[in-house]
Amino acid sequence: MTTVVVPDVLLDLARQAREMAYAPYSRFLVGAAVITRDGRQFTGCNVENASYGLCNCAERTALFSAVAAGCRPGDFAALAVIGDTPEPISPCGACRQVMSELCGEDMPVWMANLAGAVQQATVQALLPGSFRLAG
Ligand SMILES: O=c1ccn([C@H]2C[C@H](O)[C@@H](CO)O2)c(=O)[nH]1
Ligand SMILES: [Zn+2]
Repeated sequence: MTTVVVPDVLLDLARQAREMAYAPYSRFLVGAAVITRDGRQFTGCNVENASYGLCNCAERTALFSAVAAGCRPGDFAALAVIGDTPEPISPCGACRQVMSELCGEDMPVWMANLAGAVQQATVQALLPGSFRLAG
């Protein structure tokens, strides 16, 4: 059984997750949601820390939550992320690298802003030439 991903549903989950962001330093709230090929959904928000380098993005929170629940590379169908940016939010390099390892290269990433602008790109398009260990 393969789930048909409705971006609106995934974006709504990301929008709700954004409300949970812990961002006392940047005050920039981000939400993300991932759905697996068999329909499981996981959400994430950014989690900041006074030691700024420890801040974790919403995208990685969602993906790591899925991994903690047993998901593995090949399981993911789509990811959505939303922030209050002028254009659809663009994931940082660290999140692109994590997506590259955990998600298929053709997996769609839906990027949105609160105003309703939405863009879609594949993982491969977001990070061509990602780092991989041999093999
Ligand atoms: O795609 C993005 C971009 C930024 N952030 C977070 C990191 C930090 O907490 C705050 C400002 O960069 O937003 C995300 O969660 N996802
Ligand atoms: Zn990031």
